[in-house]
Amino acid sequence: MAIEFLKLSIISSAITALTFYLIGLIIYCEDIEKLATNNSLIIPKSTNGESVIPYNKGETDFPIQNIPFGIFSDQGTQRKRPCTRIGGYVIDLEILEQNNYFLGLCTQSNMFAGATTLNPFLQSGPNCWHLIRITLIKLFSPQAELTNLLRLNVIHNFESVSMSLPVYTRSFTDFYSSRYHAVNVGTLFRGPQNALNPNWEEMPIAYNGRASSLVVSGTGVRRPNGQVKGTDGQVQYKASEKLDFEVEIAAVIGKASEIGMPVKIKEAMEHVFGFVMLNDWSARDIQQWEYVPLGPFNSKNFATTISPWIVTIEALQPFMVEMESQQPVPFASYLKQSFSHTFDINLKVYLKPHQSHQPALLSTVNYRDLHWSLAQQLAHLTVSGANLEIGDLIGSGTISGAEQVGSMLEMSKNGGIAVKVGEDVERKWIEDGDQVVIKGYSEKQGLRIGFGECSGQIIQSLLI
Ligand SMILES: O=C(O)/C=C/C(=O)CC(=O)CC(=O)O
Ligand SMILES: [Ca+2]
Ligand SMILES: [Mg+2]
Repeated sequence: MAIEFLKLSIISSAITALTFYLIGLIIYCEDIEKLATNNSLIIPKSTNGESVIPYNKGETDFPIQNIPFGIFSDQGTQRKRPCTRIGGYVIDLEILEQNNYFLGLCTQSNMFAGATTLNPFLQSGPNCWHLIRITLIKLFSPQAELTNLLRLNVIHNFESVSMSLPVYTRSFTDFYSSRYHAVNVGTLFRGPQNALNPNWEEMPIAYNGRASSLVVSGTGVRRPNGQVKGTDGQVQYKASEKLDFEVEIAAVIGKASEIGMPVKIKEAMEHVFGFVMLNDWSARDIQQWEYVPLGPFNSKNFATTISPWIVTIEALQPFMVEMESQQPVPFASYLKQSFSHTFDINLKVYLKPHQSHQPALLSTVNYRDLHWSLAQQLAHLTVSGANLEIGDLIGSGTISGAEQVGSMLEMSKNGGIAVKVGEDVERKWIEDGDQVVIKGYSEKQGLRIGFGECSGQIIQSLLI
């Protein structure tokens, strides 16, 4: 009797448990559907076999091998926080951290929660950068289960978020390291005899830019006003009539150096976290009048646009290439390198004219064509004892090649000739309402690691 009763109660408990489980499952599934619909996030099943998140392999800039870092805010909370991206989806790193997905990986436990820039993450050091990247690659592997991540609201459609500056930058230095660009600009400004100053081949020349006017891709750029010397020799105060772009890559410093302690060339790359694209907007008429003797000032301090995603040095490893031997070999020992490498990064600049807004390709250049390496730039910047700080931006300088160039100044020969922009439009300089878009990517054997876009549209001057 007692045994019969025991059997019955076990069966009834099992049935109750099963019922609760099934009810729970139904609620749970509904919940996920609700969550997914609330976010209008319906993630199609992946077919690329590389990641649970779908994308077209070889077409997207953001395959799972990329894992770039940025700062986003969603429409709902509008709160800035760190993220990565796979295909067309942005992944919230704050929520992942708060739900212990990164537990024990880094010495710091709080790098993303409450952070409005990536500086605290960079502070955690190269070992941590690597482990976070590897963890994210595993988390979104083809075998991964998205259910929990959807419940946690970790994934957002890129189209539904806005991006901000990825780092807080106290120092922005811009180099002048493309021989093609320096010769072209020097010839246009000073004539062929004085194109390259004698110091150019001895050290990587640079100017210190204005960090406070760094803006993220998509921000409007107001046409600057300033002093200009006309062809009649008269100096005027007016809106720049020679507004230009410069196609560049900028290194993001991830490891600081000590003031008074130059960074050795061999160790220089250890200070670099990754790269963004950079457009060093330039007002050539203001530049030509102001730059002797102290270099660019108002002509380049009004806005500098950077792309929102920092592509890490680690993701760019497959695209590392040896630099051509440097001629002449620099005299200064601190600039000598036994092995010098750079990265094969294609950069394409498009103009969307205000008349049509149709993108027209103006030029294709490559980061590898620079004369001075990034390690040499950093060794030179710090040779005086100047220090590097986390978040500093080091612009490569305008990237021009033997055939194609990275500025309108060079394309139009300082406004001497009209440049074709698509079928029906011509430009000598950038007009109000024009949008300049730089796209960048490395590509090899079906693997494409890209940077996305670096764009800005010109707003009319306040003087008009
Ligand atoms: O004076 C010159 O020859 C030109 C200087 C620059 O344009 C400065 C600059 O931004 C360098 C660069 O982007 O390569
Ligand atoms: Ca520049
Ligand atoms: Mg600038």
